[in-house]
This record gives sequence, C-alpha cells and structure tokens, in this order.
Amino acid sequence: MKHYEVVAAVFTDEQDRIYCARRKNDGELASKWEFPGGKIEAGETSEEALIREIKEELSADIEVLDYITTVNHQYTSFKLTMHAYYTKIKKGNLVLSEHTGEKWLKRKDLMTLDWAPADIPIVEILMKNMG
Ligand SMILES: Nc1nc2c([nH]c(=O)n2[C@H]2C[C@H](O)[C@@H](COP(=O)(O)OP(=O)(O)OP(=O)(O)O)O2)c(=O)[nH]1
Repeated sequence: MKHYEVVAAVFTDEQDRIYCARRKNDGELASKWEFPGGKIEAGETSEEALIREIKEELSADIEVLDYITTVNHQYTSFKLTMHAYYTKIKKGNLVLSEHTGEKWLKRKDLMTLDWAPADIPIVEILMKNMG
C-alpha cells in the first residue's frame, strides 16, 4: 500500500474566509474539495514543500504561519499523512492551474462542500476556531 506524506495550505482573507479548491474530475478523489498543497519530496521540510507546491499550483509566493494539525487517513488505494498549516500570500494572487474551482468560504459554511475525506478533521478544527 502506498503511503503519501502531504502538506496542505489554509489561506484566510481579511474577512477570515478560507480558501477551498476543487480537485480534477478523476481518481478516487474526483471533484472533491481540498486545501491546496501536495506531496513532500525527499529532503524537503514541510514548509519548503508547501512553498514549492503553492508556487507550482497557484503561482503565488507564500509564507507558512501556524501549524494546525496532522491527519492520518486510509483511502482505498493509499494511506495519507497530511500536515495542515495556516499560510499567507506574500506576493501575487492565487491563480488556478491544477484545480477546477475555488471558493473563499466563511468558517461556518465550510461543511457545505464535498470535502476529500481526509480533510474533515481539519475542517472541524477550522470551524471550532471561529472568532
Ligand atoms: N493537496 C492536498 N491533497 C489532499 C488533500 N486531501 C487529500 O486527501 N489529499 C490527497 C490527494 C492526493 O492523493 C494527495 C496529494 O498529493 P498531490 O496533490 O500531489 O496528488 P495528485 O494525486 O493530485 O497528484 P499527482 O501525484 O498525481 O501529480 O493527498 C488536501 O486537502 N490537499
């Protein structure tokens, strides 16, 4: 069984809305919503991986802020360990290239999306931390 170690970015805007991105329509997680990010490569720290992935996927330079949580999830065809961090855009806007949709949602509305199952514990934490 494959085991992926992944990092995920939680962006908030000035109204404390959270950035959500929809995956492509293929594979086990087709069209599910997620936090942007991806697999950590050999020799990278979580922070380096997150900065690289967001540059690749969304063409933005970011800063990694507070650690949120780590989720372990067993999918049908692979096992996932995912570390989530609050992040901030340093330069540029988020420009979609690999995702098929994006939304900025208030924390209380996060559960209206069809999330990748591994994201549910992160969404629950984000909803509990409502100011
Ligand atoms: N980036 C990200 N990946 C997530 C989340 N939730 C979740 O289950 N995943 C899964 C989907 C993928 O299997 C893996 C992330 O790796 P990835 O984004 O590099 O994977 P991928 O399958 O889209 O890309 P690839 O390896 O085929 O190029 O983690 C999430 O919130 N963000």
